[in-house]
Amino acid sequence: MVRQFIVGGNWKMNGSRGTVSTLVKGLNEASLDKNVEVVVAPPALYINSVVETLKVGQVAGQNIYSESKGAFTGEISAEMLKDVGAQWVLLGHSERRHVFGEDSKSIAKKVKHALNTGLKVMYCVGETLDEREANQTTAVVFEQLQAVADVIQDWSQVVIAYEPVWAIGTGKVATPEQAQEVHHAIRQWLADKVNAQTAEATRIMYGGSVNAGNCKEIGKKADVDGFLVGGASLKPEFIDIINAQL
Ligand SMILES: O=C(CO)COP(=O)(O)O
Repeated sequence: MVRQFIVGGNWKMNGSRGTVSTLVKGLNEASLDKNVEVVVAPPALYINSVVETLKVGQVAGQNIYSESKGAFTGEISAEMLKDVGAQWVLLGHSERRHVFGEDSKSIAKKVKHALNTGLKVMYCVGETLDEREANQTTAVVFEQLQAVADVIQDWSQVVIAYEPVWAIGTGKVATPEQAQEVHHAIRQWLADKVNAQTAEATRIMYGGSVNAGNCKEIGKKADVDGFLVGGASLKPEFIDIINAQL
């Protein structure tokens, strides 16, 4: 089975109307690898304008709440993302887990709600440095995956993003071997806990200090099916990362 390579740009809480329009223009005018699926995740306020102007990719929200509507001040729903034309949502990002205290159970509830609403999900998992040094990497990642497996059966609209927390925004990228080792373990976990077909078909992206210089080597690994890019997705080098397979 050939898994289509996917590159996501998580813009986090960055940008303005001006920089967002510059980023979209840069992508629209670039020569991009046609075999790569491109998804950008702008801050919620800019999703609408990116949906209307981006011609070369799809758009993701960076978060949702797990209810459709109601008295949840400050939140946005999966239904609202769909309504403005987003097709994806990022869930379980380490900044949501660690800065905003989201736990796997509440995130899993969001995953289920997003899928039921018809959004595709980039589900982020990853260990902290302390957890890695304590040899807890797979235990942590498997717990994060199990929370989702407890509430969904169909993984066909889910992409997993392995983002070691120690590599996010630090410039300390995982080696291709470190990424491959965890990606392979995730695929094996899918085979054991879900089924062989899901393990074969599910794309696993790597995220954490990906840039134009390191993406080629990481992208060559057998179980690396894409990248989720933070800082570098705000720069012209995002185009080189999309084109890493050429
Ligand atoms: O968090 C990330 C993508 O979701 C990765 O961020 P950086 O690429 O800035 O390390």
